[in-house]
Amino acid sequence: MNLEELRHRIDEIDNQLLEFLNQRMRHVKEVGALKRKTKSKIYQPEREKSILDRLEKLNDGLLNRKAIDAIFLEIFSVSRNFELPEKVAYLGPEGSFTHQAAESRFGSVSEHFPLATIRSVFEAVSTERASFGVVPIENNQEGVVSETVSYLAKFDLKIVAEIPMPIHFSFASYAEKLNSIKKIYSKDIAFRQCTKFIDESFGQQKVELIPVNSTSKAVKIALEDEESAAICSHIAATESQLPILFENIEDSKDNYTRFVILGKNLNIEPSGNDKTTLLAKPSDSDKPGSLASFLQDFHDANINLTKIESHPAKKGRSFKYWFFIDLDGHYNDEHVNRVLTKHKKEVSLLGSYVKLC
Ligand SMILES: C=C(O[C@@H]1C=C(C(=O)O)C=C[C@H]1O)C(=O)O
Repeated sequence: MNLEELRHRIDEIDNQLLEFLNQRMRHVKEVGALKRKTKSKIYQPEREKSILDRLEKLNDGLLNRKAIDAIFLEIFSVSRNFELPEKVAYLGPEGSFTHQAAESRFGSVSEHFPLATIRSVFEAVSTERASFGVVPIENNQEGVVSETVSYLAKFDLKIVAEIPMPIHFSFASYAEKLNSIKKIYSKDIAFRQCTKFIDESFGQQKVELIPVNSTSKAVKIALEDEESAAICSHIAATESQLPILFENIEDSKDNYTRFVILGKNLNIEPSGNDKTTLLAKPSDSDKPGSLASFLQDFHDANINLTKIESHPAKKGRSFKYWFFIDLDGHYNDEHVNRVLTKHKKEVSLLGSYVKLC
């Protein structure tokens, strides 16, 4: 086939796709109407995950899982916006990794808005200014984001989903040659995580590393000055049209941040592969063995605890600690429910959601 014939075929397929997508949206609208009647929630990540898993199994063409996810997550996002326009608050600024995480899950049709602090994202969801909020909860190189854990303890919000995201840094600049770059702007943490690239590219050359509050700010400065560059997220550089000279310049390819989606409701159905997050305040925590006996109940019920971290309770002058716990399973699973019910005075359930990492 020549180019014209191939493009003709593609056009015909696109016409069919459009018709199918419109058909899908008509059903989605009906689902939306049913949900309004039964007051059930619009975003059902466990249903979306099961669609993606089914399509991956069914697939025998060129698309891989990543491509299927990219296309269908966008379709789900358009669908949800047909049911009810979605507003998503995220820890900004625009172009931050949290922004990238939010868009990766909610698609580009949802309305995303940046907020300056983790606390304000919690407030936006609590006051229903946003239907969902996205905040970072831990980085596998730097540990837990303790501010997020503190607000999970304070606000009555739930974790409805998690987004594990590899953190890649891009090197972006208008400079035509590396040796014309005199200044590099970024966050300290990004400089720390890209030392190999900086040493190898600028070892011989005098270049100033200037820390700023966010990698998006770094991009703004680099846009104004051709002798400077920014180390930033891919989304920050592309949204500002600052040319990316190098991608994935981080030292460790295993640098992951886990983000969580906050919502008001707990009612996420079990998917068969779930994680539950809890804050535990074992009573008599000063007595020897009280934590051990609390944990023993999970062991006896054959529940796998995948994380336990102590976290200051921040109550009065005491040095009391709470425990931030992740476990395999859903709160509706019989064996999990039994232990949680036994300890219901000591445990706040922060959510059960599809396990992705
Ligand atoms: C249409 C629905 O609502 C949302 C959209 C989905 C979709 O587009 O397939 C799937 C789950 C929900 O997040 C549904 O619940 O079936």
